[in-house]
Amino acid sequence: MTHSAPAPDAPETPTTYAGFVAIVGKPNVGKSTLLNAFLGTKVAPTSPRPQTTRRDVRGIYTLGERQIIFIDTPGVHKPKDALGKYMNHEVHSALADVDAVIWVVDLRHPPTDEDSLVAHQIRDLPKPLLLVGNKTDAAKYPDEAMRLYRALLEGRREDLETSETMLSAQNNTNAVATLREQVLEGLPENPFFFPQGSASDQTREMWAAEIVREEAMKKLRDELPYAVATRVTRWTEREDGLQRIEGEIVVEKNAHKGMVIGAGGKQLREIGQAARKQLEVFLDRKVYLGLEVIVIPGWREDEEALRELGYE
Ligand SMILES: Nc1nc2c(ncn2[C@@H]2O[C@H](COP(=O)(O)OP(=O)(O)OP(=O)(O)O)[C@@H](O)[C@H]2O)c(=O)[nH]1
Repeated sequence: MTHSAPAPDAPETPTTYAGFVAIVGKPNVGKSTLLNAFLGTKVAPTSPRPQTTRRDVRGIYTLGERQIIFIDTPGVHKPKDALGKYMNHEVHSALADVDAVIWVVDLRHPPTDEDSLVAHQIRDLPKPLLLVGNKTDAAKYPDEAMRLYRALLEGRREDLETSETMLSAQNNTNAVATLREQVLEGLPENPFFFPQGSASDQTREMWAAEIVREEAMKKLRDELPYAVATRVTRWTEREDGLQRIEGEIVVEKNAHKGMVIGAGGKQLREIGQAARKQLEVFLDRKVYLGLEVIVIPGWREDEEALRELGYE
């Protein structure tokens, strides 16, 4: 038997560290804002409306030998329909496989039942847990609120790693960077899961459709934002760089169609313009965005339609 010694000048493979970190919390606390702040770019939709995030979005941050895959989850809430159930399931499955959990709470208000629901899901997980008190910029009694949120974790085993911080995901770049640093330090030894340059695991079509949905959710009133889905059906690139994107806004009822389009098409035009502006900023290219409103009756309760719209 012969032994071949490694060539003396073979380059040493550096040790890498990588892991998955779930960002959880009830709707509207600022999870997607925090994810975008961690990455310094926009991968997840945000809006003043609760339940903007519907599927798990992965945001990838790589620095030197370390890679974090953040999983932004839909807000945990009491589900009203099949879409709601799907959203809660997304949270549950995200938690099963992660290396650490970031729990975001809104310090402007004391905890509600929905926060207790989240706390209940994560309290006994044998993984490092970071409690992030968000929106300090707008909170009147941040310390008191933080104490109440902390109390929801009472009973968590002492030997499990738990830490906390208060910040504003929207305005506090330094605090966000410090938190990211802390997550980087805690990563387990692993090969990278994604190529170094990638920021997200979404296709560009999914990403653009989410931006259209974000703008639609901001503009529409009452229950309508929740009855809307979006998808990109065609994306072509012209030789001069113009991105031609065609998409659909899907509603549940004929009556909703007119409400999305608005008088003389005004509302649809505004949604399209706002989405196009965002797309142009993030793509750094000129964008043509064509939107059509279509009806898929009762899509939120229709498993097949949900799958077709990418909620699977
Ligand atoms: N004042 C203030 N507002 C914030 C801060 N972070 C987020 N927000 C706002 O809170 C709202 C909700 O933010 P999102 O990031 O969409 O919240 P989310 O938790 O991902 O929401 P869901 O998708 O419903 O789960 C938006 O209007 C944000 O601009 C903050 O630090 N300060």
